[in-house]
Amino acid sequence: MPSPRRNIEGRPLVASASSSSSSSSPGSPAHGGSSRFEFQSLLSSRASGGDPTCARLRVSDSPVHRRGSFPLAGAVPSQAPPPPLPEEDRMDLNPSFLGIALRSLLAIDLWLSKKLGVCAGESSSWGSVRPLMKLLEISGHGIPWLLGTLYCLSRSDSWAGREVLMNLLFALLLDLLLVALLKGLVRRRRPAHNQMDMFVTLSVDKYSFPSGHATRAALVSRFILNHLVLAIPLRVLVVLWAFILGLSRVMLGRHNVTDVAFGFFWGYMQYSIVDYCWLSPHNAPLLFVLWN
Ligand SMILES: CC(C)=CCC/C(C)=C/COP(=O)(O)O
Repeated sequence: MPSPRRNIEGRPLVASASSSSSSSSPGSPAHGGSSRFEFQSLLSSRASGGDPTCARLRVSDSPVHRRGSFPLAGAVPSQAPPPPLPEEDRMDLNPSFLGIALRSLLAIDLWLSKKLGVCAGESSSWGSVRPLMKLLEISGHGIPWLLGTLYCLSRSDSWAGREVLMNLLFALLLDLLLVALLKGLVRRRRPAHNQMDMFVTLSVDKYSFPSGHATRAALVSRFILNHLVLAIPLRVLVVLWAFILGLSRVMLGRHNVTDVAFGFFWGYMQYSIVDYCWLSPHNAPLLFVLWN
């Protein structure tokens, strides 16, 4: 004789099905053809203070949640629909709107990045432009910016100039640190079509989120626009440089679009940090004395 089916706590399921067991037939609920008893078992375990985790497992295991196993409405016309699930179980069973939106955004991101990666290799459709893109890459690299700033600092003979350059140096170092932290935290791989032939990289640069070039481009251009007196055409050129540098990261296949978009945002915000912590002979006198 087959042993009675038991719920997760070991109670015989037939106990909660007693009211309908006399009219059971193969395929009917009492024979396990539907999940009605499992819901009853779930509800009784809740009512008797059973472990809700066990109950949740029971719900997701039940045939109601397996495609095609829900009893046809016409087959059991007299039965009332099962009682609504408790709130937290409903949340478990339905994918969240945010999850779907994020997954869709990611899919669009990957698709668009692949489409835009037209200089990812010499044989790509815009492969002949690749050397120019790599030149742009160097224009936004950390090393030329750090060396250039240090050189200008060493040549600067005014306090005002030194103050600005000292803060630019601080901004560049802060950017390197925060981007390395973020890359190490997020660990998003570079696109599959990227060739890892970049000029001097750090170990975290095997990761792509966010784009270090994009953060630097946004940070430096905001810094320049705020602290250098430039004619309008030059100001436009600075913004264009930042934008084209960001675009070139995707065209080279180094990054996905979201890496660059977030990089621009992050670099822009980093300038606010630099501005807030602005170093001056008043709040960091030692730094300025030591440099002289
Ligand atoms: C070695 C130094 C000082 C900086 C590394 C600069 C670099 C290679 C950043 C990576 O940029 P992407 O994230 O845009 O590829």
